[in-house]
Amino acid sequence: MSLDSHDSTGNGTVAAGNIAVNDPLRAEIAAAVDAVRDTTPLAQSLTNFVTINFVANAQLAVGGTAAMHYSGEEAGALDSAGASKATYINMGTLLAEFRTEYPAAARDAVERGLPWVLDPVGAGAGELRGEILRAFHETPPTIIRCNASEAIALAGIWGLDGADSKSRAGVEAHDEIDAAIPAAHALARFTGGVVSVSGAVDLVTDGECDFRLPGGSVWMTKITGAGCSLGGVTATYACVARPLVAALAAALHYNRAADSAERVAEGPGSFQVAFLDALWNTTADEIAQSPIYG
Ligand SMILES: Nc1ncnc2c1ncn2[C@@H]1O[C@H](COP(=O)(O)OP(=O)(O)O)[C@@H](O)[C@H]1O
Ligand SMILES: Cc1ncsc1CCOP(=O)(O)O
Ligand SMILES: [Mg+2]
Repeated sequence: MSLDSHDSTGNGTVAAGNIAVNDPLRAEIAAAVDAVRDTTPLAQSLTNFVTINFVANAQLAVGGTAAMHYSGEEAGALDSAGASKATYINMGTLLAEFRTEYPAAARDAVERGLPWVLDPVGAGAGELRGEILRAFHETPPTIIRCNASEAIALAGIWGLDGADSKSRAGVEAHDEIDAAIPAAHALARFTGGVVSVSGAVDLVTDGECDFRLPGGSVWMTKITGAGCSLGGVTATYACVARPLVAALAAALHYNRAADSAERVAEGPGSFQVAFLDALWNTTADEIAQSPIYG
């Protein structure tokens, strides 16, 4: 079912060429998809109360394992036991104690050399959110998974280039990915990691190379947690692949699953169910042979 009669959204732009069918990056992406399904890795999550269940279900549906909590101490225990191979931190719903717990979880990951993924939901809104995001400047994430508004706001909070006065705080994207490119580059260069900016066309960048990923479904904007769960699944992939490959595999897996779900959905409820099924059923080859404009 199409949403066209209800909604109009930006399309983003796709430049440059689709990378070759036999590009080694595609083989790495397929290997990451297989590795998650073969090894069921655990990425621990400190994520918001609205979408915590959907994040866990999406991690399971791609083949990973889920464990949710809100404790720096628990993060250290899971890391030191070797149980969790990556950490996901999502800023959606904050409590006062997260002021110390979230930076502690990030610090533990960095000190142990484990990847961590940040979803700076609502960056730019509120003192507590700003304080915690500023603290992450000392222990930067391996991958930032965000929408365009959040990329621009986070660059501003960290005093990097690319901050833009057009940015508006909130949990939904208002800026197209093109407006967020300077911020995404600045964030990737500062962290030495990867930035994955979602939208109608997704952008994944390591600060040097940009990859644009078209496709997916506008129904993704009509269920809560599409972005949050993409962050969790990005962490799942970070358990088995280098950051660039993890971010690409997760975003492409999402786009192909959303394409499939849209073909059978009759509304947001059936779309969400079909999307989880499609995460499970989409093949490694379908994901790795997606359009990747780089
Ligand atoms: N207009 C759209 N068309 C197709 N896919 C979209 C669209 N908007 C977002 N998505 C997809 O939805 C997922 C979540 O992205 P987004 O909605 O930007 O995150 P957030 O909920 O954090 O703002 C991503 O997989 C993205 O590709
Ligand atoms: C609605 C809402 N409010 C606080 S967190 C949250 C979920 C945001 O989820 P997403 O960014 O994935 O749409
Ligand atoms: Mg979001």
